[in-house]
Amino acid sequence: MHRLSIIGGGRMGDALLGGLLQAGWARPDELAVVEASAARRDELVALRPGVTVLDAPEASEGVVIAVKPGDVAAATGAAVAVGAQRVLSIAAGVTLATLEGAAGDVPVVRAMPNTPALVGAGASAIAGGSRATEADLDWAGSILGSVGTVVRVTEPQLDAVTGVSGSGPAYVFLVAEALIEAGVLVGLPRPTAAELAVQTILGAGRLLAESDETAEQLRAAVTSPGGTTAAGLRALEAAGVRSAVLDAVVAATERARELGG
Ligand SMILES: NC(=O)C1=CN([C@@H]2O[C@H](COP(=O)(O)OP(=O)(O)OC[C@H]3O[C@@H](n4cnc5c(N)ncnc54)[C@H](O)[C@@H]3O)[C@@H](O)[C@H]2O)C=CC1
Ligand SMILES: O=C(O)[C@@H]1CCC=N1
Repeated sequence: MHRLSIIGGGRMGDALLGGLLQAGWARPDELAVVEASAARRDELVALRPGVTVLDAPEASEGVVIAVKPGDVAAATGAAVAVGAQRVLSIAAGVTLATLEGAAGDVPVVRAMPNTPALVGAGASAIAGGSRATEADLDWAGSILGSVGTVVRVTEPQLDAVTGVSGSGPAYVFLVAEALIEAGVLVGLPRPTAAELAVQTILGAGRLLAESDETAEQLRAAVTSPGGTTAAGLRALEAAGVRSAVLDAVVAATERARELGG
């Protein structure tokens, strides 16, 4: 019996596998990954020595469902049929009701992670199904905690989480693209603009995470009276960047709600 099987060894599934191994959550021989694509299975064997790579689920104490939303119910049913005792799904938009329909009496936890999990800096939220105990939520939290931070929310709040942190990396990447393009516009060589833009976003994120000051206070600290930042911020406010972010999060949240039925 495997301690944990990850069903779907794509980007998110393998990120979790890597995080679990790096955090010492489990030894490689306690983990299995079930992957439908033969080519991807070959890659996983090379990437994750000692981890069992399978084409169909085997008995496992717990499973993480990391396949595309349309494949989740079948993958959950197959894992439970061979003895999984706990299910954690990271699929966007697949409700606890759907998961519980596929899992029968087995407790399920639904999560919304994000792609910075690939570098151990993810942000995830989890919500437990009707049969999930505190121990099941702790178990799910410890898995996702190996690749970043984890918060607990109610299931309806997972749509808002999708709008803020699930989709959020894409908003930041869009800003990064624009900042690099702007650097070129004002005369920097592209590699220089890219290096400065990336480090600025990384540094601002770290400062925000590590400082006791709020985003507003940190922004004020960059803004000298009558200076360059005030001029730049005025242009951003005039272009409606603040309300565009509000609209983006509301649109993504509404779309998550629609996808979840
Ligand atoms: N990419 C993102 O930003 C986020 C993705 N998610 C969720 O994570 C899940 C996985 O997404 P990705 O890793 O990006 O997708 P992906 O396409 O990279 O990986 C899915 C993998 O599952 C395999 N697969 C499909 N059916 C299978 C089955 N029945 N048994 C075993 N393997 C099977 C596929 O061959 C593929 O390798 C999705 O449900 C997605 O909604 C959640 C939050 C953020
Ligand atoms: O765009 C999507 O639907 C998924 C959910 C969160 C991030 N990507």
